[in-house]
Amino acid sequence: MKDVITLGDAMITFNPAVKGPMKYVQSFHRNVGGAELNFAIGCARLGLSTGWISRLGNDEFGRHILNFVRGEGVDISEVKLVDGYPTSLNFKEIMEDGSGRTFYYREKSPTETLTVDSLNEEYIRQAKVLHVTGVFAAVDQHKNVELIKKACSLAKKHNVLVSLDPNIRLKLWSKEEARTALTTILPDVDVLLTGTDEAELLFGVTEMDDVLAKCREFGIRYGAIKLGSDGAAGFDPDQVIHKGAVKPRKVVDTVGAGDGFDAGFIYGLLQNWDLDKILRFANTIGAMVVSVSGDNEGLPYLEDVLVETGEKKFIER
Ligand SMILES: Nc1ncnc2c1ncn2[C@@H]1O[C@H](COP(=O)(O)OP(=O)(O)O)[C@@H](O)[C@H]1O
Ligand SMILES: O=C(O)C(=O)C[C@H](O)[C@H](O)COP(=O)(O)O
Repeated sequence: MKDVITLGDAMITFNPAVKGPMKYVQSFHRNVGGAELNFAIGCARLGLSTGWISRLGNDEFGRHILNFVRGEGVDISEVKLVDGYPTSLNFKEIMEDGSGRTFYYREKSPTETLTVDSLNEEYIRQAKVLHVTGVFAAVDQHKNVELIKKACSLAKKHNVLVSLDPNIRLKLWSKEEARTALTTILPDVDVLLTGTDEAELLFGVTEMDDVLAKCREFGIRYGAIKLGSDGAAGFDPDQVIHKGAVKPRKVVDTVGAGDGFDAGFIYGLLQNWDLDKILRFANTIGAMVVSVSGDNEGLPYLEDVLVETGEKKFIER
């Protein structure tokens, strides 16, 4: 039995050794990234039993990612290394203020070999939450959208909660393509974890009350709008709450904060915490992630979050 499962593409992420425009960066550190994978690692570090469905290239980078993910304690029984498809790459640019851009090399993704028929219904049935994102949908907007829809329909059939982070990457598809595809997934979604721009793109509205009304139309019961340094606004069937951000030690690299927030939100939901506590926990994780360089390196262990929120004493090791 898994608490959480997710499906998506992973990449070798090349983090620049120095800040500034990428065309002047001469060396990079080889790390691992990918929105769904970051989320899975975030959940595993919090102590959730987590599984990841994917395909990687049968190459050195694919083996490295597989070993890394296994080392993080994520179940990889639904991950295969496939011949003829290179493992995807992502080069990052990080500016002095911590903001950044990504440059993808993910055409012919190994996940092209992941088909509707390869989905393991039993694997989905035994989970509590299926988390999907718009990144995987965009990687192959025809096949993967069908795949996500199938995974969501299996989840619904077995009362598995479906969570969606639209994670809209306009380098991978247009606004119109993203809206059309993700709108077909929304009716199966129970939890929506989105940014303001993404909510506007999906629903054509930005005010929290309007977003909420749209979510209710789609039967979405829980969710949050992530507001960067302003924290997040969350909702459940009874209420809407805005919770201010937690002050990060330093903003070093903002990539991955949303995935970390998502992991924290889902963790809190699975503990049956009230919305206020869930948002505080998820905001704390987001603030911890932005203070570390790398997409998932800053994702905290449960104990680290509890020290940060003051619920646990720091023990020097
Ligand atoms: N500069 C920041 N200061 C404090 N918290 C932050 C900051 N940036 C992000 N966060 C936290 O991380 C969450 C996700 O970040 P955000 O940038 O909104 O999402 P995304 O990475 O999906 O664009 C925010 O809701 C907030 O809790
Ligand atoms: O998978 C992709 O396409 C990526 O861009 C990898 C990034 O690590 C995450 O997508 C970060 O996403 P945020 O948490 O929203 O900053």
